[in-house]
Amino acid sequence: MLISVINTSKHPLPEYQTAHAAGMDVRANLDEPVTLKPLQRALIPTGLFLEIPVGYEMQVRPRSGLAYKHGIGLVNSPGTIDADYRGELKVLLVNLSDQEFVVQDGERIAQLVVARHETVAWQLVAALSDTARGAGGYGSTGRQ
Ligand SMILES: O=c1ccn([C@H]2C[C@H](O)[C@@H](COP(=O)(O)OP(=O)(O)OP(=O)(O)O)O2)c(=O)[nH]1
Ligand SMILES: [Mg+2]
Repeated sequence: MLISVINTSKHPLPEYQTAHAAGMDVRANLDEPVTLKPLQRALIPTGLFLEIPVGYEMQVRPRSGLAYKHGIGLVNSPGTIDADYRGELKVLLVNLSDQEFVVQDGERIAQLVVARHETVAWQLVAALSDTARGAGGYGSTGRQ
């Protein structure tokens, strides 16, 4: 699909790293590096402004390598970019490790996945259909 984008960053547009990747890696666009102390969070700019087609959303997801090696995640994982949003795409990083982490300009900090979504209209009812699960949840089927 085609997505209109304005790139005010110094960096290339988000890219798929392999032929059938679901996510495009997105880069930080920074004047200077950002240091995240343990448990600190920061809204990292990308310099990108998008126009996602109506009926689609963009999810901002963590990169597993940064998560595993450095404890870097997204506070709001997955972030949701709405089709009607015209502001700058930003990435809400959090440092869940016990070491400082420095985000460098141009670093691939997260990945973007585009997905279709439905738009719901509520139908108010007095009762719902019966199922075997019923209200069971939160481990109701056991661990193994
Ligand atoms: O990781 C994110 C999450 C959101 N956004 C932008 C796009 C999105 O369309 C808008 C609003 O996001 P969301 O609905 O998650 O935030 P909110 O706290 O509900 O704010 P609002 O009241 O503006 O909807 O912020 C980002 O740039 N990055
Ligand atoms: Mg919102």
